[in-house]
Amino acid sequence: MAAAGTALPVTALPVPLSGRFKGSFAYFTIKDRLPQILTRTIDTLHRHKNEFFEEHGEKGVEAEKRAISFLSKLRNELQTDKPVTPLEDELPDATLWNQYLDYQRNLSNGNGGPSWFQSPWLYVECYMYRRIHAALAQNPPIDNFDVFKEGKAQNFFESQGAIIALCTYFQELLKNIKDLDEKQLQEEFLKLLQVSLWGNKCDLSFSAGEDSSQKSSPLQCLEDMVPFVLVNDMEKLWSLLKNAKNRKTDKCKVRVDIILDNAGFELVSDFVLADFLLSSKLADEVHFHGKSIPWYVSDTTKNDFNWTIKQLQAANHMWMSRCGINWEGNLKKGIWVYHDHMFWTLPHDFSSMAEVAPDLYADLQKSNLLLFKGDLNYRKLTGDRKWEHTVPFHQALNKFHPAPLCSLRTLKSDTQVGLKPGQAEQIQASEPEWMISGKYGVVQFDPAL
Ligand SMILES: O=P(O)(O)OC[C@H]1O[C@](O)(CO)[C@@H](O)[C@@H]1O
Ligand SMILES: [Mn+2]
Repeated sequence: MAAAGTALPVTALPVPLSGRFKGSFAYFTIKDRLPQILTRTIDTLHRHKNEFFEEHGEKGVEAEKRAISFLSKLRNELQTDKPVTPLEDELPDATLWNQYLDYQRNLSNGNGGPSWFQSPWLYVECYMYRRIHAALAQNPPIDNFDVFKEGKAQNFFESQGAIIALCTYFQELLKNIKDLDEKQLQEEFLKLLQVSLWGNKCDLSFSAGEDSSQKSSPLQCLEDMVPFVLVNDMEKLWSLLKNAKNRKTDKCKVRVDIILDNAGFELVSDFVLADFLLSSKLADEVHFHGKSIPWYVSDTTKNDFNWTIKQLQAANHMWMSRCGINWEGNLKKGIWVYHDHMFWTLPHDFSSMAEVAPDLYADLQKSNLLLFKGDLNYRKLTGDRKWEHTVPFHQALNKFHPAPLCSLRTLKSDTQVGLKPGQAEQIQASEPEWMISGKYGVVQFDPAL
C-alpha cells in the first residue's frame, strides 16, 4: 500500500471489497442483509398467492411455488458459501453474466473459484438480484411481477408530505424564475442539488426493505447538513453549467444525464432537479437512465418512472399534479428522455463500460454532465475497492471518463476516495460508522480528461 496521500500507479488497483474480510460491511451484508432480502422476497410472493390465482388460476400458483423454491435454494447457496453457478436462463444478458463468471474463475485461479463469501462483494450482490429476476422471469405467467414494486410504492406514499413540500416549493419558484439574477439562480440550483443528494438516504436495500421514506420537509435542514457533505464540488457543477449555457449556440444543445438510483422520494427529487435545469435554461435536454430489471430493492425501472409521473398527475394536490402534468409534457416533447441499458444491471464496474457496452459509453460521451445518483453507482464508479481515502477520484475512476461527471451519494458502504489527508481519520475517531450510516454525503466531481 502507498502511504496516505500518495497516488498509486494506475496499474496497481487495490483489492475489491469482499465477504472474505470478516467483520467488514461486505461480510455483514452477505451474512445478514442479503438473506433478509431473500426472505422478504419469498414472503412477498406468498402474500400474492391469491392474486396470482385470481389472475392466472392454478398456473399462477404453480409458477409462484416454483419461484419460491428457486429463491429458497438461492438463499441456501448464499448462506452456505456455495460456488457461484452459471445462469441457466436464456435472458438476453445471460451470456455476459456467464462470461463474467469465467473471468472471476480465472482471477481466483487455484483459490477455489467464485463463491458468495470469497468473491468480490459487488459481483455476488449483483448476482443475487439477477437470480431474483430469473426466479420470476423464468416462471410465466408471473414473469412480469416486480417483487419490489410494493415497497417502492409504499416509500412514495409515505413520503407524501415531503413530496408535497418539494413540489409546492418548486412551483412557487417557477412563478418568478425569469426574474432571478444569477446569484439567486445559483442558490436555487444548490438547494435542489442538495435535496437530490439527501434524497439518496431513502433506499430500501440498505434497510433490508424496511421503511426509509422521507418524513420531514426536505428543504428545511439543508444548511445544517452542509458539514456532512465530505466532498463538496457543488460550485464546480454550477460553473460548468453556467459556462455551457454561455457558450451555447443554436446547434449544440446542453445535455445533462441523470443515472438514476431509487424510486420514491429520491426519484421525485431528481425530477425536480431536472425540471429546474430546463426551466432555468441551464440545460436543453435531460436524459434519465434507469434499470431494465428490478434491482437492489428500490432502484427505478421504466414502470416506476412512468408510475411516479402518473401518481403525481393524479394527486389530489394542485402543485403535485402540476409537476406530474409538466413532466409528462417534457417526455412527450422529447426534452426528457428515458433510457435503460442492460449494462446498468451487469456486475461490471464502470471502468469496463467502454469495452462491454461501447454503445452506452458513446451515448454518455454526448452529454455535458453526467450525474450519478447513489451508493451503488459510486461503488461501480470506483470499482468497489479498498482504496486509500486520499486517492484522487479521477484515479479511482480507472479510465472511465465519458464526459464530465459527478457522484451525488450518501455513504452506505465502506469505500470513499478523494478526501483530504486526515479527514477520514478525524471522522473515524468520533464516528466509526461514518461510511455506512447514510449520514454523510458527497457531491464529487471529475472534469474528465
Ligand atoms: O440505493 P443506493 O444508494 O445505491 O444504495 C444501495 C445500498 O445497497 C448496498 O449495496 C448494500 O447492500 C449499499 O451499497 C447501499 O447501502
Ligand atoms: Mn438503490
